[in-house]
Amino acid sequence: MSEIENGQGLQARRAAITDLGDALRLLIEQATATEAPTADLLRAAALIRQAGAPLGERARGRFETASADDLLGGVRLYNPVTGGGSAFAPPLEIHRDGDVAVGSCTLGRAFEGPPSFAHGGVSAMLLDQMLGYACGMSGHPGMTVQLDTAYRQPVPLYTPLRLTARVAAVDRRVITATGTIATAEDPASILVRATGTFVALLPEQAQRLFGPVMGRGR
Ligand SMILES: CCCCCCCCCCCCCCCC(=O)SCCNC(=O)CCNC(=O)[C@H](O)C(C)(C)COP(=O)(O)OP(=O)(O)OC[C@H]1O[C@@H](n2cnc3c(N)ncnc32)[C@H](O)[C@@H]1OP(=O)(O)O
Repeated sequence: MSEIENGQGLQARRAAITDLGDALRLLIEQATATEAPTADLLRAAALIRQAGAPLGERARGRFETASADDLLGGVRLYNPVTGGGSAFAPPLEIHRDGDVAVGSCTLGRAFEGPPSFAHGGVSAMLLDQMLGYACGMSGHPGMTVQLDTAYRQPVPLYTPLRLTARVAAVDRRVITATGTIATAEDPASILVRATGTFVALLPEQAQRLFGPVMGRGR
C-alpha cells in the first residue's frame, strides 16, 4: 500500500518534499557563493553524493508524474520556477490580484549572469511562468509559442522582486499576455517587459503531447 494513500500521508510527503527543496536551495546558494578551502569542496562533494544515493534508488520514469503532485489540480512540486521541491526554483510565488497575476521572489547567486545581476534567460523563465499563470487564471490556459523580452535594466540579485502578468487579448485559440519584472521597492521602474503568445491545445494535440503522461494515473 502506498504511503500516501490517505490525505495525512500526502500532506506529510508534500511537506517533506518542500523541506528537501529548501535544503537543496540552501546548498546550491552555499555551493555557488563559497570560497571555502578546496579540501572542504571535495569533502562536501563526497558527503552530498552519499546523502543523495538513497533518493536515486526509487526514481520516476519520464512519463510518471510525482506521487505527491496533482496535475489536474495544479500541484507541481517540482516545477522549476514555482515548485517548493525543486532545487532549481527560486521559488517564485504567484497570487491573483483581480485580473493581474502578481509574483514575488529573490534571486540568489546561482541565477547570476552579469556580475551581481540575474541571467537574462532566468528573467525570461520567470516571465514565461508568470504569463502562463495569467492565461490559466483567466480561464485560457495554453502553451507558450512565442516569448519576446525587452531588457531595460539589469535585474539585481539578493533583492526582493515584484512580477506582474495579465492577459491582453484572446483570439480564438491564441492568447496574448504581457508581464513585467521590477524590484519590490520600486515597482514603477520596469526592469524587464515581456509579451507572450500562448496557444490553447486542440484535443488531438493534447493527446499527442501528454497522452503517455495522462494515461499513467494521477
Ligand atoms: C487561480 C489560479 C489558477 C491558475 C492556474 C494556472 C497555473 C498554470 C501555470 C502554468 C504556467 C506554465 C508556463 C510555462 C508554459 C510553457 O513553458 S509551455 C512549454 C514551451 N512551449 C512549447 O513547448 C510549445 C511547443 N509548440 C507546440 O507544441 C505547438 O506549437 C503547439 C502549441 C502544439 C501548437 O501547434 P501549432 O501547429 O504550432 O499551432 P496550430 O495549432 O496549427 O495553430 C494554432 C494557432 O496558433 C498560432 N500560432 C502558432 N505559433 C504562433 C506564434 N509563434 N506566434 C503567433 N501565433 C502562433 C497559429 O497561427 C494558429 O492561429 P489561428 O490560425 O488559430 O488563429
